[in-house]
Amino acid sequence: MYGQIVRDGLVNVTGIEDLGLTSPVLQRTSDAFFKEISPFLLHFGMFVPTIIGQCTPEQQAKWLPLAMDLKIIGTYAQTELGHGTFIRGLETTATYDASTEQFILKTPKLSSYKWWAGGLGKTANHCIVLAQLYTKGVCHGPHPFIVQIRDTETHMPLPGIKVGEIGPKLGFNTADNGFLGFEDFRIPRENLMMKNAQVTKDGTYVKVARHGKLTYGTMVFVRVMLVSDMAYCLAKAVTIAVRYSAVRRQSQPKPDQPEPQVLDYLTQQHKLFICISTAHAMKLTSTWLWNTFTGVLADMRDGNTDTLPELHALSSCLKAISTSDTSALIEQCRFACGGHGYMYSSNLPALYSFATATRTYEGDYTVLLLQTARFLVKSWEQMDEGKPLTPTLAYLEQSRNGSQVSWDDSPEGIVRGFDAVAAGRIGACVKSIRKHINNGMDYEDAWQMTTVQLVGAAEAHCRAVICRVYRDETARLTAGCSPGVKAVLDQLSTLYLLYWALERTGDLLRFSSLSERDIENLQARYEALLLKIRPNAVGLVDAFDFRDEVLMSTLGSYDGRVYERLMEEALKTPLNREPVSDSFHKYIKPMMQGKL
Ligand SMILES: CCCCC/C=C\C/C=C\C/C=C\C/C=C\C/C=C\C=C\C(=O)SCCNC(=O)CCNC(=O)[C@H](O)C(C)(C)COP(=O)(O)OP(=O)(O)OC[C@H]1O[C@@H](n2cnc3c(N)ncnc32)[C@H](O)[C@@H]1OP(=O)(O)O
Ligand SMILES: Cc1cc2nc3c(=O)[nH]c(=O)nc-3n(C[C@H](O)[C@H](O)[C@H](O)COP(=O)(O)OP(=O)(O)OC[C@H]3O[C@@H](n4cnc5c(N)ncnc54)[C@H](O)[C@@H]3O)c2cc1C
Repeated sequence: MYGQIVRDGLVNVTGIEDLGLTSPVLQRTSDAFFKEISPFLLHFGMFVPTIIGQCTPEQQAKWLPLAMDLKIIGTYAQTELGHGTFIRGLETTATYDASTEQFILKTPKLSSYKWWAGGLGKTANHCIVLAQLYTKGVCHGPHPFIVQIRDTETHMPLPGIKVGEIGPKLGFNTADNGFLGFEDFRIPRENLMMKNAQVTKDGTYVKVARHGKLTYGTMVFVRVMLVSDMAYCLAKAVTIAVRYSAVRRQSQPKPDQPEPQVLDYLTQQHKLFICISTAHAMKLTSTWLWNTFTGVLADMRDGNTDTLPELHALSSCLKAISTSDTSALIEQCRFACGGHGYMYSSNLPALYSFATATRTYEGDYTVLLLQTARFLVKSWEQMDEGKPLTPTLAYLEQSRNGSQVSWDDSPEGIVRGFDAVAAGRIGACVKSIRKHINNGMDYEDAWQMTTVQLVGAAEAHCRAVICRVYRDETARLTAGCSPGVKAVLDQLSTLYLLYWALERTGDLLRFSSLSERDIENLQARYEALLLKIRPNAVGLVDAFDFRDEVLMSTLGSYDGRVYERLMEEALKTPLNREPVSDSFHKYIKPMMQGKL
């Protein structure tokens, strides 16, 4: 299995090398080689980006050609057995020895072992290691080091290195996630990635970057990328589910009528059409986020880090919500396919196992929403002090006078309704924190007592951002479309707004003038819209344009030969090589004969 995956991975990455890492075609079709993950994903997904983001130009000149020419294979080892979220709590140490101009890497105890890095188990021979940097007896916090862990000729672990695979997981089982421990392992001073902080030969620590969190830059980059990855992943799942639902016929709602396509059931449309809309919403939002990200990078190149906090807040909540929505909606696609959706050959289980992992790695859902909440509360307090708000929080102004937003069920009105919900929920958090403080709590405890509400407020803010971006970008992009295309894309964006308005009626009742009659109208409009979208449903997923080799699904192939493909895959199962398994003779027959 591992050998096959590495072989496929090399075919894939040499394609990337030929056409360039940024080639979306190859980045996307890499999953035509794997049902799960390439063991080289971390090399390109984090090792290379970290060299670019955390190394000086001189260090890049040394390491980047080696990495891009695949002369070294890397990964990103930050998480430890004992710490993943709390990076400041990482236990691996890198202590500078001025007498030899080296850092000594140590794994003080079991919980300090690096754990999880993709490709670390058996593939990588180098890795980025996040370790607590000590020099002259002072700890300067976690810093990135580039470390060779295996001999590039023999691939044997170097002396002082303990490395291996962490074992089977829910998914990602072709990523050979590994563990790594150091026993007084020495690396040259120059292996500290010195773009944001340096250690001179005599051991003096020099802080370069103005912002203390630039070390975390790779995580921001990957979080931004993951939003786009989720749109892609969900688009594949809904392509499979809609095509299968067009082939599958089941039940007889009317006597003497043929069994209908299950896609004709309103409940099936309710399960699946929001998946089509969400894939579009996340794709458009990811492009908007990428443009925001590149703008902040440009600011930072000019020495201005003022826009970084908003980017961190946006990338945190959008990564959390896109991965959470995608995991839930891919499972919904699986549910919509009945028993055959549970077949590994449908590819829905693998898509789900990938998406649900993404809700955890690169920052746990709850933790990242709390990061966003931290920014939201700070922004509210700045608004109270009369300071300007950042662009994505402009809607807070409307809440300043505390008046309730009047409900308007036009698309723009619904977007304003979500702004009001976000503003109201942030305001409620601020009120809760202040109440706890007035009752004698310190700020940290008051914050902790409000965290359930803070997670909700961050989700509401993120939903408001997605709704606004989806609607605005759809309007912008369809301006030049034919009326027919514009009508269908407007239907999808309106469906997204109506779906979430119905999901959040409690919040809308609390923070807008929404009435029960308004809710009835929303429900009626939503159901009518499902019927309008039905004729275009298959065309809409065909428009995602996935080749069968990329979908790798018995249920979702373009030719619709579902039952034939299911049987073809079944017959390939090793258990079907012989009519009678030898377990019959070893165990079942003796048992039947009372001989066990
Ligand atoms: C083979 C073919 C493939 C080709 C592929 C090519 C390209 C593909 C590219 C990408 C593909 C996508 C995916 C593939 C890659 C990876 C997936 C697989 C592996 C996964 C890897 C990992 O999981 S790596 C480990 C990730 N770990 C985390 O995310 C840890 C999460 N924890 C944290 O971020 C922080 O610890 C914390 C922020 C949650 C809390 O830390 P703490 O010190 O307590 O911070 P505070 O809360 O006190 O905040 C301090 C201030 O710092 C600000 N801040 C925090 N983080 C950031 C940040 N990242 N950026 C900027 N600012 C930050 C925070 O706001 C506070 O500021 P204030 O004090 O001003 O409020
Ligand atoms: C498939 C996969 C691949 C991975 N690949 C890599 C890799 O290549 N490199 C790497 O370095 N790491 C990798 N990771 C590790 C990943 O980054 C961590 O698992 C992730 O950051 C979460 O940290 P944790 O596992 O320590 O969970 P924890 O942080 O321990 O979370 C456990 C629970 O505690 C809660 N919690 C934690 N902190 C707080 C808080 N402050 N407030 C409220 N609740 C809190 C969480 O919400 C969660 O419910 C990978 C993980 C997975 C699943």
